[in-house]
Amino acid sequence: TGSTRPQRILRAVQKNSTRGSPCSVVNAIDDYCKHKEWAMNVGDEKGIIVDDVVLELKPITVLELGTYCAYSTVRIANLLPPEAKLITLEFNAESAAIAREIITWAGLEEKIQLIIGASGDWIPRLKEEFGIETFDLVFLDHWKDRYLPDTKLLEKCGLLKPGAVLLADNVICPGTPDYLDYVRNSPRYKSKFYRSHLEYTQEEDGLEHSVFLGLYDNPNL
Ligand SMILES: Cc1cc(-c2n[nH]c(CCNC(=O)c3cc(-c4ccc(F)cc4)cc(O)c3O)n2)ccn1
Ligand SMILES: [Mg+2]
Repeated sequence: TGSTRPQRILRAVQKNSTRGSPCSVVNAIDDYCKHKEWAMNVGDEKGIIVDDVVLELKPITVLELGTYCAYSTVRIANLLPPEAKLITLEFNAESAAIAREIITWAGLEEKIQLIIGASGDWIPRLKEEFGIETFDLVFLDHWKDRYLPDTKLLEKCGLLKPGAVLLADNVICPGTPDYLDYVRNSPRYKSKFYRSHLEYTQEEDGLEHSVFLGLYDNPNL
């Protein structure tokens, strides 16, 4: 039985990056996925936009939905202030195992909490089980049909405070039309689109940056 794509990515990281250097881990994954085999990391082009959002916002609590091989997990955690924490949810246990190895190799295990499971099951438990008040930044990069229901769930669970940022990958490809419609037309969000390309390709894609303004239209939520 051959190796899996995540296993090949881990091998490329261990071969072509320096332990404890998040930048070299990110570069090793990008090189592998550009020249050897495509993988669903946010990638270098959209990654620069993610970097800018993180550096501007300086979030203390970050939620990432969709870890995969921890490319964006490492990229974001590396830019966080010292006391900041990042919680990342991965559905697939095999990917999660590889992600955990890459997070450790990068030396970021203190900043990152990796949870294996479904967003819909875990979002309602985050306050209770991880002592989270609210998230300053949510990076949506999981199943594309879960972006909208999980955003509504985050609102319902009181996990967003005014000023919190939702940064959503793949809003064009594969696409999240119902989510885009919601954040662009709801009075609860100030939304803007960052045009880019699907990782390692010329296909159109982009990130949607949405600032939560509060539930003032429905205070009893
Ligand atoms: C329900 C739940 C789910 C999760 C969860 N864990 N891991 C993920 C990964 C999801 N990501 C993607 O599917 C994805 C796909 C493409 C793509 C694929 C094929 C193409 F042809 C073109 C583009 C590109 C991307 O950039 C992506 O991010 N979800 C975690 C928790 N709870
Ligand atoms: Mg993505």
